[in-house]
Amino acid sequence: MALTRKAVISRRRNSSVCVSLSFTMYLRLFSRLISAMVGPRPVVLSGPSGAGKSTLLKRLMKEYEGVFGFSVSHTTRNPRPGEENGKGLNCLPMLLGATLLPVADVLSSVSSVSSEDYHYVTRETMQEGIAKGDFIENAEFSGNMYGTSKASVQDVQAKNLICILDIDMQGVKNIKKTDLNPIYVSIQPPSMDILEKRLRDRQTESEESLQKRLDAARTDMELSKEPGIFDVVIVNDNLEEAYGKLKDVLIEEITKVQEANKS
Ligand SMILES: Nc1ncnc2c1ncn2[C@@H]1O[C@H](COP(=O)(O)OP(=O)(O)OP(=O)(O)O)[C@@H](O)[C@H]1O
Ligand SMILES: Nc1nc2c(ncn2[C@@H]2O[C@H](COP(=O)(O)O)[C@@H](O)[C@H]2O)c(=O)[nH]1
Repeated sequence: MALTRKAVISRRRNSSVCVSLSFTMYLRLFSRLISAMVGPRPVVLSGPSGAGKSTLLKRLMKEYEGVFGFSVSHTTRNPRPGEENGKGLNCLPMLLGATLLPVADVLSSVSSVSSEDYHYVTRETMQEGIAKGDFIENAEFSGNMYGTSKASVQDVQAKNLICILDIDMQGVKNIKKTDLNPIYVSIQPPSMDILEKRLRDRQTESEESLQKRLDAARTDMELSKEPGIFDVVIVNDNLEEAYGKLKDVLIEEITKVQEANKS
């Protein structure tokens, strides 16, 4: 049966709607496929020791479970109370099991314990690994060696999570020479005085280590002002505000992972 003019136009419209709909769907599918293949961009979190990187990171990983993965570094420094080899936060039983610690001390230790423990190794082991090319970057910080192994980043990326690297300024410079393409975030303290107070209150450093960290912090604070090193510099004065800013910077990558997790 011959179609009326109206019916022909309506069919054409419908088919063009179908074409544009399916084109949008294909585009969406394609971009999902690409981002699943490429994976989310890693995040480099840097800044002086005591600026609040771990504090912010813990909140982020708690709020966005299944979105972030921490690149567990290697270090030659000794574990702090509660830190475990290559494991996350697991300090409470050990601290409570320790003898005669007043409750206040236990609580303050818990809040200061890092959730991002290391692989604790000797200098020899670390040097061997570096010589074998196992590390993406490594640095000497406050009298100890630190390094990001290729395996630690690959482990996280294999799970399609946002890989977080908590590294010092030397590490940042070395990562810039690689093809990792992370988002570079610097967490800065409001002032040297406040940084010193935070580090002292944390009770994790000897006087010697504290002074070394403060020296490194001065250089770090200066360098963070240089344009082009970091995508964003966040001053961690008010914790809520700093956390809000950090989330704003990462929300695009967070959404990507959440979308990928849904499909
Ligand atoms: N906005 C803030 N206001 C007050 N205290 C804070 C704030 N942010 C972090 N702190 C405290 O400062 C101390 C240092 O923070 P944190 O351990 O997170 O620093 P960091 O940058 O991870 O240090 P490091 O590089 O040595 O691991 C901690 O005791 C933490 O509770
Ligand atoms: N270049 C690297 N720096 C690292 C790495 N892991 C940690 N760090 C930085 O070291 C200091 C001190 O850490 P702490 O745990 O002893 O307080 C801090 O600034 C970290 O960002 C690493 O693999 N490479």
